[in-house]
Amino acid sequence: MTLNGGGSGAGGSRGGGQERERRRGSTPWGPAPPLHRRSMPVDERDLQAALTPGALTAAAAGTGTQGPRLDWPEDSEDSLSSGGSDSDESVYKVLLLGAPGVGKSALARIFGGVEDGPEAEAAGHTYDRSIVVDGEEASLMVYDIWEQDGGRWLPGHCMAMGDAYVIVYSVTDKGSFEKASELRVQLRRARQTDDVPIILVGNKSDLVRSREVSVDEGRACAVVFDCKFIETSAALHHNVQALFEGVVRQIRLRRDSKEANARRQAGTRRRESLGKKAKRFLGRIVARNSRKMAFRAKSKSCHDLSVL
Ligand SMILES: Nc1nc2c(ncn2[C@@H]2O[C@H](COP(=O)(O)OP(=O)(O)OP(=O)(O)O)[C@@H](O)[C@H]2O)c(=O)[nH]1
Repeated sequence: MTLNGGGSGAGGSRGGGQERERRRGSTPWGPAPPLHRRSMPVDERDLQAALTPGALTAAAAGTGTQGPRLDWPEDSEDSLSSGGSDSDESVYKVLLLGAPGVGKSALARIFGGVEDGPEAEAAGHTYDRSIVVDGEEASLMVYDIWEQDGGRWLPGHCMAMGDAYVIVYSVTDKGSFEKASELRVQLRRARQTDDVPIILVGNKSDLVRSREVSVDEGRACAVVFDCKFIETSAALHHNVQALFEGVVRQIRLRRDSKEANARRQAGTRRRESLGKKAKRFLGRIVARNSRKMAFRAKSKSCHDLSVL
């Protein structure tokens, strides 16, 4: 659970006290800000609460479980533009999935601002934090509960409760990369009708010499499985901020396009002439024919977490 001193693969040793002393990498997010985590460790009540529609929204609205907003560090463009106090009150639930030892907890803890040590042990598996992205505040609840506590958390529950999913593999472990594809398939089955954002994360990019999965393989996988892609190093805190900001952007983009579609459909239903209907039909045929082009465009954009 702690950041190792390098050289360990995805299945690397997990969380001894000595390793904690050897935590590597700088902490460019600055000193850990005051945390406002929800009740931890996670227990059955937390999961039930998460599965109850609106429960987390209520929490965000000030039932005492959510603390003050945390900004990104000084040098972050977004924290500088953090004038936005017109915040969205909803809390986005983000699930971390992936094979054991790939660095899910390490990423979650960086997000939560939890330092290694006794605090990390006590922190449990959920982290909530408000961040300012593109001048607008967003509250995220990050769940690091996948196959935790002896598999007590049923995969079905995990797959049902997220507003976004971060599927992590280790670039030093091909097996974890294959597992990530499996998880993507499972997720697609579980959320067939939902357009939930999924971000494929190749973690441990600092372990250059023991790399087993190339950037191109990661990107190709993301294109095939229709998700976004980023490589991170929890050890170096590299791209972790970009990852969680990207999660927020992906959620917002879908929310906005859903709203725009609903508005368009409402307007279209009222006014659509026969001619327009025909045009729409032809448009669909053209779209089908240009799948190849779309595939190419996607492979260009899958690493850009600020576009759909
Ligand atoms: N070098 C390096 N080590 C990392 C990185 N991220 C995590 N680790 C190490 O990998 C090991 C596993 O990390 P965890 O965060 O516990 O992985 P996990 O996916 O939460 O594992 P489970 O709790 O078993 O599911 C620990 O020794 C971490 O220190 C990274 O980016 N680079």
